[in-house]
Amino acid sequence: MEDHAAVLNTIDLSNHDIRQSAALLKKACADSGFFYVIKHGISEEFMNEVFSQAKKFFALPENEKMKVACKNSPGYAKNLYFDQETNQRSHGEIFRMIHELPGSDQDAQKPFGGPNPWPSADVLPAWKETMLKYQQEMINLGKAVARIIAVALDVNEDFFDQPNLLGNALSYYNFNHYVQYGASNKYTLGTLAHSDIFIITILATNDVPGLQICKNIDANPRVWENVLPLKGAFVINIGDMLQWMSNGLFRSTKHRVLFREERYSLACFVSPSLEGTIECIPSCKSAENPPKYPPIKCEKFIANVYKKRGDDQNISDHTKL
Ligand SMILES: O=C(O)CCC(=O)C(=O)O
Ligand SMILES: [Fe+2]
Repeated sequence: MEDHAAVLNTIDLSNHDIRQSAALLKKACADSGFFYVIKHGISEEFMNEVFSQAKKFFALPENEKMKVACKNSPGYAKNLYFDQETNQRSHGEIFRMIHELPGSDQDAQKPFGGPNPWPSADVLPAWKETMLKYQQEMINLGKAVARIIAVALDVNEDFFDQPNLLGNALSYYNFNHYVQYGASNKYTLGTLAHSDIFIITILATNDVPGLQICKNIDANPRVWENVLPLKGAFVINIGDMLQWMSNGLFRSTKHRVLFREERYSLACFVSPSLEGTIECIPSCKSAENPPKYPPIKCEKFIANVYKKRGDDQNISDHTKL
């Protein structure tokens, strides 16, 4: 692993001076698209419980995990990604979840509404309750960060709270367990280089390094910088949708995970409602700076990405658009 650590701004969510936070966030998003958030109100005790549940799940016998297996989403899968460029398969296993709406919700049967294949309560009694609570915490945190983003982009603080944006936010989760399978092959990839699709990603890890970002993917050679874990903080990164909406001002930066030692991470992808339109925010365009990307329905935006990745053949009914 290269030794260079990325220097990232830290946003203190308990700071009442939102303009100060917005200035820090704006600089971070224009530079690397990655920053830390601290004092977010989610307790260390609860995060320990979330990771303890994850460890219990991944430690289950193979046949138990295979009961909730899904080649795509949601559910369990292993060694999921194959990199054509380097001929490498990623090392690890993953459990993917959708933000589950109550069965009575009119959108519960729609794509990204749920339900998830939950591990059996006999085997992991606290799993579902912990994960549903985590989903709620993430939506709240995502909306709090979106208020600072709105100020940074010179629109009203509640801009993203519109019903077609995060007012009816969706969220989607990757629980990653990076672990070596087969012959020892040091420094291989845990997650291939990619950008995230949605508005923001909120990442929690078990304090083991591995995540790297590349600010200029076209550079030769590419420079990968380590995003080091910061105790008690979440790492937040900008997704493709916000790059689109901010007219390229905020960057959806390519990142990857190097596999060095066993590691757990939990990524939450915060998305607008499928009905929403991903379009240039009014304050991000002018006569000199016209929109670089056309308006597109959120649903179509996601479908296009899946199609480009070749995932559309394999997406399960739950996330099929
Ligand atoms: O494990 C990590 O640090 C990052 C995972 C990630 O990038 C993802 O799940 O999209
Ligand atoms: Fe990612």
